[in-house]
Amino acid sequence: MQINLNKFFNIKSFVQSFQQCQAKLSTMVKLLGQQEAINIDIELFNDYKYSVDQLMELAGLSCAVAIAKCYSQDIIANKTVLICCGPGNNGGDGLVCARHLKLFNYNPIIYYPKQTNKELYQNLTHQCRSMNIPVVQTLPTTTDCGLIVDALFGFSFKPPVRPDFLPVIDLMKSTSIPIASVDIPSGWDVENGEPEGGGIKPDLLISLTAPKKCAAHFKGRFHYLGGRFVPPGLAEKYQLSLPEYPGTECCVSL
Ligand SMILES: NC(=O)C1=CN([C@@H]2O[C@H](COP(=O)(O)OP(=O)(O)OC[C@H]3O[C@@H](n4cnc5c(N)ncnc54)[C@H](O)[C@@H]3O)[C@@H](O)[C@H]2O)[C@@H](O)CC1
Ligand SMILES: [K+]
Repeated sequence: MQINLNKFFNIKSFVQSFQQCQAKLSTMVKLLGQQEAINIDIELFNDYKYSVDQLMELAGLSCAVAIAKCYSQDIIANKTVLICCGPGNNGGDGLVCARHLKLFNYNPIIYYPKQTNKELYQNLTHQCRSMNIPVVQTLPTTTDCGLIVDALFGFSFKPPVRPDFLPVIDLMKSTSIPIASVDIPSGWDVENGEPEGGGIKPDLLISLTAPKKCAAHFKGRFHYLGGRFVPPGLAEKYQLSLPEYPGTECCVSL
């Protein structure tokens, strides 16, 4: 029987690349559904006894570091970074991120239209104000803005966007200023991605804890994972297959 060596080697290389693909797929980080993200949230607080403050501080810091890696000082130059904070913990991440960006010598300004009187948010806002970071409730002009940080809504978002947030969402949809979205591009369905008619198009997505299903629809240049606080037992339970964070880094490029 005459063996066609060409065919044999073609099949061999096909099988090898298929196996490499399989290996890659099996190690690909898991994309969480909305309920899974909520359940992990609950376990972190109830079973692992983390406080919101702890996780928010680590999440906000990882966002600031990922932003600094993607938009260095010379790119942003002396332009402002507009941080849009929503009413929930995603907004809290934004407040923490603003504080760290200030310490990294960026020029943040916080747009925080619906401030809550919960002590945590009051304290986070006070910390920013006491570092001379402006906290405003009317949408500022973006003439000298070099980057917009979208910390409006995270994994608890339920479409459609309520009227009082439409102006800032419309601004983000129409601007040419790069957008960095914290955890979820605001206004997107947490699982299915952009809303009908199109949504904001972030340049950078910082997924926290683990990426959500909507990340499969993300087309921006940079995707980072932050929130390096998941206990191995929890990662195992939810089969998160998180990537290795390099060294002591608090975020990792996906
Ligand atoms: N659980 C975790 O593992 C962590 C969660 N963190 C952050 O917490 C976020 C989740 O926070 P929350 O559960 O507080 O929820 P979100 O911050 O995602 O949003 C909830 C807030 O948005 C409002 N909202 C929801 N749908 C809206 C709509 N259509 N129009 C206008 N307002 C709307 C809600 O009334 C609520 O006030 C995550 O995405 C992440 O950014 C991080 O702080 C730390 C780690
Ligand atoms: K967001």
